[in-house]
Amino acid sequence: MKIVFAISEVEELVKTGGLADVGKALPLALKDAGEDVVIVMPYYKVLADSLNLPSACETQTLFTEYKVYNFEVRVMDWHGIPVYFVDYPEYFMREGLYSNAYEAYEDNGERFCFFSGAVLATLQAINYSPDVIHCHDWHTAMLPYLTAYDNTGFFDKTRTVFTIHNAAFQGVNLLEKVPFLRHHPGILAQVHGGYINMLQSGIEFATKVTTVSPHYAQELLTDLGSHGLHERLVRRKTDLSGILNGCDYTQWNPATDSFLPEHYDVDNLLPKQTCKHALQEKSGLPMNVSIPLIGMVCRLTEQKGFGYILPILDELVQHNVQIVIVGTGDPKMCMDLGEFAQNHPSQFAFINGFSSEHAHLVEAGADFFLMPSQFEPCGLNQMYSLAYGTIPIVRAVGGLKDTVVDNRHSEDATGFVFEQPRPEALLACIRRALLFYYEHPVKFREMQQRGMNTRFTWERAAGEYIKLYESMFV
Ligand SMILES: Nc1ncnc2c1ncn2[C@@H]1O[C@H](COP(=O)(O)OP(=O)(O)O[C@H]2O[C@H](CO)[C@@H](O)[C@H](O)[C@H]2O)[C@@H](O)[C@H]1O
Repeated sequence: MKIVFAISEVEELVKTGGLADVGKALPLALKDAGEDVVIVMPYYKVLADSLNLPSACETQTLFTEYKVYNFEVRVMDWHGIPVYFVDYPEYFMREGLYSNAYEAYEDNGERFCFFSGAVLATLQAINYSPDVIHCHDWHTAMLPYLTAYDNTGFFDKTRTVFTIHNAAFQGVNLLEKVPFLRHHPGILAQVHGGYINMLQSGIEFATKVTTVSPHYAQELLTDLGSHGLHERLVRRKTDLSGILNGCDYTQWNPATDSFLPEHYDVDNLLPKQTCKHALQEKSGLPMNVSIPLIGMVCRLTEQKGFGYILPILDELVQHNVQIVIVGTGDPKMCMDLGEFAQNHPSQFAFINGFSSEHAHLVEAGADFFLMPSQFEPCGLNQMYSLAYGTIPIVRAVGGLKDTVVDNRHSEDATGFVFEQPRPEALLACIRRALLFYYEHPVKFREMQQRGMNTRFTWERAAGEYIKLYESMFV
C-alpha cells in the first residue's frame, strides 16, 4: 500500500517529545514490512539551517480569500524513505517548533492548518496518490476534513487514519485567526462559539481513529480521560482502537548504546554499575553505587505527575536515595526543581535541558525510573527502562498500565504501580520499591531481568497498523 505519514516531528530530524520517536520508528517498521511509505513534515528552522535540500517540484501556490501562499517542497532520502518538507519560511523559520520559550505561537492553528493543506498540494505536485494518509495529533488533525472536501478527484480512493498521541492538546482556535480555513466550504459546521477544535475534526472525519495503547483507547471514552472529547469518541467507538507503541531496540539497547561508558546485557548486569557512576558524576551527585538512584526524563508538565512529586520531595529525601530529573518545560516547575536541587545537592539533581546523552545515561545508570503520570497515552520511557534493567515506578494509567506489571499482583512483576492520583500514593509506592531494593536483592535482579526480556516491538505495532489499513478497503 501507499502510505503517507503527515507528522510534525521525526526523531533524528526534529524532536520535542514522544511523537518524534513514533515518527521515526513506525514508518521504518512499515517500510520493513514491505509498505511504500512517504513522510511529509514542515521544514523547520533547525532543518533549514542544517540541511541544504533541493526542491522536489516547482513552487506551489495555495489561495484563500485572505492570502496567497507560495511554498517550496524540499525532499531528502532518509533510510530509504522519501521525506518531503513543506518550506514556508513565514510559518516555520522560527526558533521553536510550537512556541517561543514556553509561550505558544498565537498563529499555531493557522500554521498547521496551512501545513495540512500543503500536504495535499505536495502529494498532487509529486503525483503520489496514497491509499492511506496517516495523520498524527492536532498538528495534522484537519487533514481528514481537508481530504474529505478535496474536489480534485486525486484523493477519491484515499482513506485517512488519525492517531491521537495526546488528547490534552486539541488545537482549539478562533476561526478568525485561521485565514487558511476561514472560507473553506464545510468549515462552519466545525465551528462552535467561534472556535474550531482540530482534534475534534480529526475524530469526526478520519476513516479510522487510533490511539497509542489499548488502555488509553478505553480512557478516551470517558469524560475525564478524553479531556472532554468523549461524546465524539463514543460516536466513533467502532472505528476507534488502541495500538500499543513499540520500543526501538536498535536505539535503546544497553548492549550497543553509544552514549554509555560500558555496555551490558541481561546475562551480565555488572557494567550497569559503571553507568550508575557515570550518571552520578555527570549529575554532580556523590558516586556511591549502593544507594538506590531514581531517574526521570520528561517534558516538565502536569501530565507527567509533578503535582504528585513536588509535595513529597521533602519526605523522599529523608530516605537513603538519590534522584535525577532531566527535563525542560514549565518555568515554575523548573524553578521549584532547581531550588530543591540547590538545597539537597547530595541527593537531588535537576538537569534543565534536552539531552539525548543524559536521557540514555539515566536509563542505564538509574535503578528505578519514575513515571507517575496523571495520564499517559502510551509512554515510551517505561519501555526503554525495562530494556535497560531499570525498574519503572508508574501510575496505573493508559499505556503504563498496559506495559508494567506490579510486584504486588504477579510473579511476573516488572515494576511498581500505584493507582490513586495522590502524592501519598506515590510516596507509598516509592517506599515499597526502596524496601524491595534493600531487602530482596536477588528478587530485584530477577525483576530487572524479566523487564529486559520483555519485548514491545515496532514490528508488532506495524503489523497491527497494516491490518487496520487493510480493513478500510474491504
Ligand atoms: N529533556 C529531555 N532530554 C532528552 N530526551 C527527552 C527529554 N524530555 C523528553 N525526552 C524524550 O522524549 C520522549 C518522550 O516520550 P513519552 O512517550 O514519554 O512522552 P510524550 O508525552 O512527549 O509523548 C506523547 O506521545 C507519545 C508517543 O505516542 C506517547 O507515548 C505519550 O504517552 C504521549 O504523551 C522520550 O524519548 C524521552 O526520552
